[in-house]
This record gives sequence, C-alpha cells and structure tokens, in this order.
Amino acid sequence: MAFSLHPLIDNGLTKGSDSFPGGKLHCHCSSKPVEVTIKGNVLHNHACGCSQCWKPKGALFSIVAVVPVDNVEVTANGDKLEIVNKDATILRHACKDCGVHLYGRIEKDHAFKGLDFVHVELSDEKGWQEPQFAAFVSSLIEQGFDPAKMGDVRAKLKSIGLESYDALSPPLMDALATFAAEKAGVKGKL
Ligand SMILES: N[C@@H](CCC(=O)N[C@@H](CS)C(=O)NCC(=O)O)C(=O)O
Ligand SMILES: [Zn+2]
Ligand SMILES: [Zn+2]
Repeated sequence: MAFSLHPLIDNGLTKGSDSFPGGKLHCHCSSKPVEVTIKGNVLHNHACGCSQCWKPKGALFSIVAVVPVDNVEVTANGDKLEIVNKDATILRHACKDCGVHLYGRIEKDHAFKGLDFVHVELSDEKGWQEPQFAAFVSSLIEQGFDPAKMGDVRAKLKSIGLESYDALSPPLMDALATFAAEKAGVKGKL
C-alpha cells in the first residue's frame, strides 16, 4: 500500500481493555514535554480525515477520541500550550514547540460540550479503546489527496474493520441533530 492511514491502524486494530484505568499523554518534545493525565478510558475513538485534527507525519488520518472534561488534567508544562484556532468549535490546545495537539475543548453551546478530544497515541499505556469507525473520509481530497485513490482508502479501512463516513458515524450525527432539534424547539414534532 502506497499510503499510511495511521501507524496505529495500518496493521489492524488492537482491542482496548474494559478495565483500563487511564494514562498520560505527552507531546513530542524531548525537553519539558507537556503532560496530560486522563482518568479512565476514552469513548468514540475514531479515525478522522479532516484537515483540522492533528495527524502524525505521513499519516492520512488522525486518531481521535473523546473523554469527559473532568477526567482530563494538564499535569506538566501546560505553559507551552496554545490554542490553534480560536474560531473553531473545538479549541485545540497544541504544544507551541512541537505542534502536537494535547486536547481539544468545546466552550460554546454544542452537543459535545463537556467532552475533550484527545489522541491516545500520545500515551505509552496499552488498553485505550480501539478506533470504532472512520470519519470525514472524503475530506482527504480537500487536502490534496488523489480522488481516484479514495476507493483504495475506503477498502483498506473496511479490511481493518472500520466503516467509512464522510461526516461522523450515525449515532454521533443523530446526537448532533437531536441537539439542533432541541435548540429549534421542534424535538418530537415530526
Ligand atoms: N472538510 C472539513 C471538515 C472539518 C470538520 O467539520 N471537522 C469536524 C471533525 S473534527 C469537526 O467537528 N470540526 C469542528 C472543529 O474542528 O472545530 C475539513 O477537512 O477541514
Ligand atoms: Zn511539545
Ligand atoms: Zn477531525
């Protein structure tokens, strides 16, 4: 295969542990790395092909999951963090020195407010939930990927056991739509 989806999934999925206690994420700095401590396991782990999520060099996808904000704590060198784009829904906190995103937080009124977005590959611990699906797959094209190779990408994802979606998975899209219906005051009216 001429492309790498992501090193965590190129050779198949490694199942997570149901009793995983959590662990620490580190940025890539060799000196004074930013450290984030996470209690418990992550939820909704997935591959994301969008242009905004942090990807390791050479990977087409990001691997990103959510975790309740109360389970996330910056435990070292937080002074190196800066928000990548203050206008984005997800305020991605990245290390100023190495560029790695440590956590993304939603502050505005949103269905996913209360959940932080994190990359479990930044941890040495084993047992994090394995990716469940692939999101924003067609977004690769917007970043310059050859549209003719999208069939190969989707086939590779499928062979690993990941369903491809061009936005989020149906349960997450339903959660976003439920929030929108509540906001519009139309929930249950149809
Ligand atoms: N096609 C767009 C999609 C971006 C997008 O909607 N990303 C999703 C998945 S991470 C999102 O929730 N974005 C909100 C945000 O980044 O703040 C891109 O590649 O930039
Ligand atoms: Zn760093
Ligand atoms: Zn994304």
